[in-house]
Amino acid sequence: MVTTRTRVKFCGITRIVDAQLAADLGVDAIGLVFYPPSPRSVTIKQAREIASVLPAFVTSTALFVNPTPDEVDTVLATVPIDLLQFHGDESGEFCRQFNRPYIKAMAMKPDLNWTALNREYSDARAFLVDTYKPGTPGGTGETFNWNWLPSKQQVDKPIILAGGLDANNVGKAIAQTGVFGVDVSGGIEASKGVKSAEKMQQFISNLIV
Ligand SMILES: O=C(O)c1ccccc1NCC(=O)[C@H](O)[C@H](O)COP(=O)(O)O
Repeated sequence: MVTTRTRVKFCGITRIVDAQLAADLGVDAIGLVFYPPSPRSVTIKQAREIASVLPAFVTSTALFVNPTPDEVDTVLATVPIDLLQFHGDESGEFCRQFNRPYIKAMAMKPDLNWTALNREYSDARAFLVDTYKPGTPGGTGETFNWNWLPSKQQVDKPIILAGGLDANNVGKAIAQTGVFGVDVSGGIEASKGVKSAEKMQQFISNLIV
């Protein structure tokens, strides 16, 4: 039997030291938030410094919420980015114009039309499913009902589970849902925008229950 390891992304990294520890812990991807209203938002200079210390095989992800094409192009021209993450109402056409691999975040509701979403984002490398909270596009720190996740028949691309994960619930989340990957931000923080070394380590230790 082949067992696959659950992929892990630590999102909202704002410090080099946190990126280095994430890489040392074997995290697959880190997220750099380019959304100024967020306390986790980074400047281009910060992002370049953080992304530059990542070793091979750790994916640097640039996260946007309804950006202009110029904003994305500027980041791509100046920061070593492997993957784009669109966390707003961006269309498939918008997401694919940059000719970079991208993932699309979905604010989870029980009645999403996955047939239409598969069609719209046919070339997305994964769907990241996150908690729906009006006025807060991400980083809510709240879970949603994992029974709402689409089945493999509904979506045949990887699903990355986000929203309110932490060391206490990640093992259960993986065991219950069998998702391809998990994404965490607030659950590994000491304070908004500052990761906790202890919480990051504990999160990784608790991936398997
Ligand atoms: O983290 C933010 O502040 C943020 C703001 C706006 C859009 C997205 C944002 N984060 C996206 C992520 O990928 C988070 O990891 C995901 O929403 C889960 O966050 P959390 O519930 O805090 O683990």
